[in-house]
Amino acid sequence: MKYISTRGEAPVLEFSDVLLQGLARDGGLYLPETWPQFDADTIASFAGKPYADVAFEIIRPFVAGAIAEDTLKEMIVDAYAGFRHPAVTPLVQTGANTFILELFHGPTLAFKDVAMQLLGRMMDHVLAERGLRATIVGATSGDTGGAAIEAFRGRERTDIFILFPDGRVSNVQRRQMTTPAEDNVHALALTGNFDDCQAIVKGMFNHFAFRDKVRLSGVNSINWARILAQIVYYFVAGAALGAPHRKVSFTVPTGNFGDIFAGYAAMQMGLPVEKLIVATNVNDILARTLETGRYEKRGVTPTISPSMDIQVSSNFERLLAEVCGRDGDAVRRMMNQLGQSGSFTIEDGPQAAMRAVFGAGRCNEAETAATIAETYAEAGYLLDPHTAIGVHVAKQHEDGSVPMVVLGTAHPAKFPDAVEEAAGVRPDLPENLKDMMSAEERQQVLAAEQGVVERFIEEHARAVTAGV
Ligand SMILES: Cc1ncc(COP(=O)(O)O)c(C=O)c1O
Ligand SMILES: N[C@@H](CCOP(=O)(O)O)C(=O)O
Repeated sequence: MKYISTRGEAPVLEFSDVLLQGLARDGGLYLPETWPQFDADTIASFAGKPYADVAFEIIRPFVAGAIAEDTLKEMIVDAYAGFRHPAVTPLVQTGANTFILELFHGPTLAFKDVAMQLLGRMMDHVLAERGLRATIVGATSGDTGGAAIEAFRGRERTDIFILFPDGRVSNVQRRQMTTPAEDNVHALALTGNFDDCQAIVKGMFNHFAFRDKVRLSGVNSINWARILAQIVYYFVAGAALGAPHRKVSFTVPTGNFGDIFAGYAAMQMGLPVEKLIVATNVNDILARTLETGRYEKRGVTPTISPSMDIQVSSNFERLLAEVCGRDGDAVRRMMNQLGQSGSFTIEDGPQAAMRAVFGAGRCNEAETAATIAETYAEAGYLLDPHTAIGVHVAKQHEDGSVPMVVLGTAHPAKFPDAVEEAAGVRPDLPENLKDMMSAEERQQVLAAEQGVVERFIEEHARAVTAGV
C-alpha cells in the first residue's frame, strides 16, 4: 500500500514511513492511495469473532509489506490483551434501536487507547528495525496526551513531549500526563488553548531543520496509523448489528474529526453505513461547516467536554481531499485561505458529497448536563460529558428503522465533577488508577510559542543528546 498527501506535493510513502513521519512534508496529511475492499461475506464473518482477529483482517492490507503478518498479529493481540473488557469495545443497548459503543476500556479510559496501544508497538518495532530513536510530539485537549504517554512511557527508543492547555483539562486527565515518573515522558503545560498547542505541533513539523534534527514523529490523528486502528471498531459494531445485511448509523462526539473519519474510511471499504453524524459542543465549527459550507474559525469556549474544545479540526482536511477527488491543489488553496483569513468556503459539489454521508448537530452545556441526568435516571447508565453530546445529537437524527450507534469516547470517571454535578453521582476510577490521584506530579509550564517549545525539546530529546 502506498500513501499520498492531501496536498499532493509530498513524497509518496510506504506504511512504515507514514507511521514515523506524522505530518507530510507539504503540510498535508497522508491517505492510502486506494481503499481496500471488504466483500459482504467477509464483513458478515466478523460477527462474533474476537476483536484482535477482526483488527488483523482490517489492518493487514494497509501495512502489507511493511510489517510481517505474524509480527503484526502478535502486536495486535498484545495491544488489546490489557483492556478491561473481553470484547475490547462492547456494545451496550440503551434504547429501542440505540446503542453505545464503549471505547473506554483501555488503560487511560478513553477511546484514544484503542489506537495508541497499537501505535506504540508499531513505532517501537519499526524504530528497532532501523536502529533509530525518535522524538514524539503530540498536542492534547486532554485524552490523546494520557493515552500516548501510557503507550510510550519507558520505551527506550522514544522520548515523548505532550503539549496541553494549562488549566483546561480535567484533574484526572492532567494527572495521567504528569504522574508517570519515566524520564522519557515530558508533560508541557502551555499558556494557551488546544488550537495553540496543535498549531505549534504542526509548526514544528513544518520547520524541517528542527524536525530532522530531533527526528520528529507525531501521535495525533494527523498520523494515519491512529485512524487505521480506529476503523476496526466500526466494522466490529456494524457486523454485530447485522451488517452487511443491515445498514447502521453512527453518531460521533467530534473535535479533531479523526474518529469520525475512521467511520468514513470503513464506509469506503464496504461497511454499509446509513449516516455518520458529527456531534459537537458549543465549539461547533464542524456542525456549522456541514450546514453552511463555510469553514470559519471563532474563539474557543471552555466547556465541560474539554476534549472537544477545538476549532481547527485537523482531519477535516482528509475529508476535503476525498470530496475534492484528491485534488491537492484545491485542498492547498482552502488550507492557505484558512491560514490567511481564518475561513474558506467549500464548493457546491464537494459540499453535496459531504452532506450525502454526514449529518451534524450541537449540544450546549445545559443540554449536556441534562442528557447525563436523564440517561442516568431512565437507563441507570452514567455518561461522560463527551458521550452525552453524542447521545443528545443522536436523538435528533434517529429514525427508529436503522440502528444508531453512539461512540462512547470516555469513561465518566475522567470527568467526575461534571458528572456528579449533572447526575448527583460521583463516578469512581478503576482501582488500578486510584493511586495516580495522590502521586507526585511533574510538568513544565511553557509559553505557547513554537521557539520556546523547540528549545525545550532540543535540550531534552535523546535523539539529539544521545545521538540517533
Ligand atoms: C472523550 C473524547 N471524545 C471525543 C473526542 C473527539 O474525537 P476526534 O478528535 O477524533 O474528533 C475527543 C478528542 O479527540 C475525546 O477525547
Ligand atoms: N481531543 C483530543 C485532541 C487531539 O486529537 P487527536 O485525535 O488528533 O490526537 C485530545 O483529547 O487530546
